[in-house]
Amino acid sequence: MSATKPRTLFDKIWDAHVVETLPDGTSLLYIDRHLTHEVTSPQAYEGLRLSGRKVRRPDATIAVVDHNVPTDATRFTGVNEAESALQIATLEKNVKEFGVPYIPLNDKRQGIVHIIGPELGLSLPGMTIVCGDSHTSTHGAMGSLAFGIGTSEVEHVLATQTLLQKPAKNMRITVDGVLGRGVTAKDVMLAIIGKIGTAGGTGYVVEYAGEVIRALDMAGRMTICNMSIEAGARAGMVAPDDTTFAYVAERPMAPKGEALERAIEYWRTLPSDPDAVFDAEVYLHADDIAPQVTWGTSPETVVPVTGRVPDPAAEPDEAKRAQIQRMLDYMDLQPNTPIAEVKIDAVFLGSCTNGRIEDIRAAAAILKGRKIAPGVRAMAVPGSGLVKEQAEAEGLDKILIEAGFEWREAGCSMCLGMNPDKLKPGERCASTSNRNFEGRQGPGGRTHLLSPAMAAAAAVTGHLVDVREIN
Ligand SMILES: CC(C)[C@H](C(=O)O)[C@@H](O)C(=O)O
Ligand code: SF4
Repeated sequence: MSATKPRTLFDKIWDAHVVETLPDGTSLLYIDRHLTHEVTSPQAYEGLRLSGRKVRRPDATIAVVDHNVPTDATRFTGVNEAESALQIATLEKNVKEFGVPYIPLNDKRQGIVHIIGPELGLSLPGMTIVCGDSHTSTHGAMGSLAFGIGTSEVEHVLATQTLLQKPAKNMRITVDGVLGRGVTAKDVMLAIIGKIGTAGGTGYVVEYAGEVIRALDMAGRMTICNMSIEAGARAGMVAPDDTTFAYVAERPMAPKGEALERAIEYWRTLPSDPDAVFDAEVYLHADDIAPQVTWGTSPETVVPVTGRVPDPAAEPDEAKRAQIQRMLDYMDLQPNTPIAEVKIDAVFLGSCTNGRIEDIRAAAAILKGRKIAPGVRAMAVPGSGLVKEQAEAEGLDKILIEAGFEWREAGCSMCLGMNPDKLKPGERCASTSNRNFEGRQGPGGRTHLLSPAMAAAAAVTGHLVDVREIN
């Protein structure tokens, strides 16, 4: 590749990390940061053990427990569920044996791996970042190349600090304009997935650009990049800018002083060259984006909250018609029902999509001085112990508890049914998480994806509702 060819942000980070490229374009990439959790690491460590290998760069690796952990006090007194307890104990044994830095359950820095990476300053612009978890795309908001890997790849990275990767194509999704009142990053991303579909990003690394993305804070950018995988993309990223650098400057484990200045100088060279060519371009305008809600069991089944449940009869394609019908049956929804008439049983505020302090503030702004509707159970789960501490310092926990929410310890919680926080069969939940597959939040549970403000509004009214009518 000639040095003068205009390059994208993705191209630049890729080029800077290639160790070697094979004739078919597959490259061995150097990995700067390896984040690990209890679910996808046990076999990787076992593999190292069997082959007598060590972890190549423990200093570039971090381990944390998040998926299995209880979010109530039992985490401090002894985890009850045998399977969860075993997974936690296994990770603890492995990190000890291999000398990998570990954030234990009783450490206030513990939390969802995708929340704590940026929060602690482990995820930085220009880095290659991997984790055995699909939502690793979140870290691309820092202006890094971050993607999920499988367990055998986790072993490869632990052993060599490198990874074999096939080249990806470049897609740019531009969102221009100014977001309307009550419209958030989550709504933008749901609208994007609604437009391009869950396979729309397949084979691409997506760069999010435009006035709306530039105006977003880091939390909003993380929400967007987090769900890139729900659009099928390999990774999502946002070019680093002054918003990014101001965020990094406050992170405990990020470079400081002169080292930071030097790093910023380099990071300023990373944004895509103005004449870089993308293999695909998608445009959205803020004026066309209302608060969004999903109605089905795929993140692309999304409508504006002002809309209605779709009617399968209006779908000419037979296979698609059957699919819509199946989703409506699972979700127990009637065609053409206004979205705002759908009653809910539960609310989940949390996850790596929307478990940051900004998300809790957005929910608290709606919940202040209000009570959740009778019969609704609502749970707020901070993404990390530090988020929890900050929320409590701001008195947000009190607002939520007074409104009727449960205020829990950090973890993945009800985002997926891998720990005690689950929906009961048939329960309908307004959830700030990222996946609404059948049984995702517990067997038979029904999930409607939406923003934190929309979730709070649903909690107080007892049904899905346009947050713009509440505040
Ligand atoms: C358990 C883990 C491997 C999984 C993922 O890869 O995303 C989980 O985090 C999820 O959100 O479904
Ligand atoms: S919060 Fe949900 S999406 Fe995020 S890592 Fe945990 S389980 Fe996966």
